[in-house]
Formats: sequence, C-alpha cells, structure tokens
Amino acid sequence: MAAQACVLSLPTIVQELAASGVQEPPRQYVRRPACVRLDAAVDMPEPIPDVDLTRLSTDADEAAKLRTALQTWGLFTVTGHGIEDSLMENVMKASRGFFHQPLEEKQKCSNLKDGKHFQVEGYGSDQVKFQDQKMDWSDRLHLKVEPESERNFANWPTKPESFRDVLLEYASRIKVIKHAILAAMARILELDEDHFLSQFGEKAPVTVRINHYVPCARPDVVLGFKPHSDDGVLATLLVDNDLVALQVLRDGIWYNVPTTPNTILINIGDFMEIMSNGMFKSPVHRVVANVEKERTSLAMFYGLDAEKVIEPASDQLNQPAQYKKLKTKDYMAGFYKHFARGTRVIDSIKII
Ligand SMILES: O=C(O)CCC(=O)C(=O)O
Ligand SMILES: [Fe+2]
Repeated sequence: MAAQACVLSLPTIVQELAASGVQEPPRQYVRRPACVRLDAAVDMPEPIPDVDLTRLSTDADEAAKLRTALQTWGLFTVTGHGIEDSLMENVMKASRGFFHQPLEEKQKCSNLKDGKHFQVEGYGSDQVKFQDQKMDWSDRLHLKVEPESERNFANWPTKPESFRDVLLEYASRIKVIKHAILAAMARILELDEDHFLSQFGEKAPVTVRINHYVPCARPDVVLGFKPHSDDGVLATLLVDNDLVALQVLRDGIWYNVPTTPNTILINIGDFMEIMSNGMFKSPVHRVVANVEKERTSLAMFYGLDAEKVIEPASDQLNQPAQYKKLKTKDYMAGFYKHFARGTRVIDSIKII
C-alpha cells in the first residue's frame, strides 16, 4: 500500500478505508473543523413536486407543477413512466452487488489504467487534480452508455452477471422520461416543442455514475459527495434505500431531499440552465455521510454532442443572454477542474 501514500496520483478506495476500521477520517477527507456540522440541514418546506408523465402533455395543472419545480428546486420526481419497480430494483441490486464484491473483482474496472493513469470511466474515486484537494467519502463506477459506438465494455463489470443487461435495459427504458420532460420544458417556455430535444446531436453521451457511500464515524466533518451541480441537460437519480442523505442548496440554506427506492428523481443540469437562459435552475446539491448505513445511488446524465454549441435561447425568449455560449467540449474541459475545486463552470460564463 506504499503507493497510496502519494495522494496526488493514487487516491484511496473509501470502502477499503472504512473496512479497515478507521474512526478518524484521514486529513484529505476532512473538510473543515467541526464548528458547523456538515450533515446539518433543514427539511424542505413542501414535498418535492411529483410530475405524472401520462398527464403532462394534456393537463395544464401538471405542466404548471413542472414549471414550479423547474423554477424553484430544479428537482422533481416522475411517475407514469412505465418502468416497472422490478427493473428499478434489479438495476439497484446489480449496482450494489458490484460494490459488495472483493476489491480484486472491482479493480478489473479500475479508473486508473496501468494502476496510475486516471480516466473518467471506471471504478474508483474522483481524480485528484491538486494538492490539498478534499476527497469525498464514497467510491463510484462511471460508465459511458451512449453513443453505442463508444460503449467500451472492457470497462464494464462482468459481475454481477446481470449487471450489463439490466443497466442497458434501464437506460433504454428511461429515455421516455427525457423525451417527455424536454418537450414539456420547451412548451413551458413557448419554444418549439423540439427546441431542447434537437440540441443533442448524433454523438450525445449518456453516462452513468453509480455512487457507493459507506458509513463514516464523522459525518460532521466529511461529505459523501461534495457540493456540485450536474453537467449535462438533465440527470435522473435512483437510490437503493430511504436514507436522508441528498441535500439541495437554496438561497444559502441546505435542505434535505427525501429519496426513496423505485422513485425516479430528475435533476436539471447546467446545460439546461444555460439553454433556458436561466429560467430553469441547475441546483447545487451534495450528499452527506451517515454513521450507520451505506447507500448506493445511480445517476444517469444526458449530455450534448461534444461539438454542439450550448447557448441560451435568448432571441426566442426576447431576453438579453445571461450566459456566454460555448462548445460542449470546452464546457467539459473546464468541468472536471471546477468539480475538483468545488466550484462551477456555469458561474464563469454568466454575463453580469
Ligand atoms: O447520491 C446522490 O443522491 C446524488 C448523486 C449525485 O449527485 C451525482 O452522481 O451527481
Ligand atoms: Fe449530482
């Protein structure tokens, strides 16, 4: 394990650290002295809006509910998507099952190629980009699902055996949600119904990030997932238990976001905030650690073709542009740098 002392190149697997029985998290996980508990938050004053997809295109009340969700929390749950509970249970079972395997098996999908060169796709922790970077108390498996031509099964787990098929099945079924929601968002802004859907391009990526959070004796000083907003147009989230762990920031206050198994939570991403000229906000969120229980979540991100220009629909909305336009690949180049520092690319392209 001597190589793991070099924090910059080889971050530790948190699951291994926790299994070794450490009580005090190592320095690189500790974010600040415990004057403010990092896991502190208040409950949301109202339930997260729940949008019924079967009524979205015909019922004005349902569309109004979506509009409110988009302009307040940037988060909502969806029903009426037709995805069976059994499929959601199976994809979460396979996801959790992956993390419950011996390290050796998981390392077959390591995101450190040749044991040292970091790539986004694969199993491990996030890239350490600079000295003193604070690390999250979680491990993750990151995979590219689309475009199909860029699916690299060499990075995918072969165990649990069901993993590949169930994930692909879930990814193909969940597309209906993206379509229904993006068409409804365009209608809400009185844009052409395919305004957002037409932005994706042929090589638009769909990526999956499966997060595994193990218990930590000091949830007051570490975070399971640092504050961030998601890249991409939107993200869907599925969880394996009802632990209160996800929090969203609004007007400087952290709110607990209740999440339950078999319920799909939608999260607006930065690209949508830009394209909607700030009408729809991409929420800053984080995940707090828990003393007793582990948790697994599966987030699916819908991005745009790397060559596409992300730009506000300011002309169509008759508004001055609030964000500079930029190519998706330039946004992504800045994303991981900002992500590591806990800052947001979107803040750097706002027109003040
Ligand atoms: O685990 C969660 O609840 C959220 C995960 C998340 O925000 C992400 O993967 O981007
Ligand atoms: Fe996120």
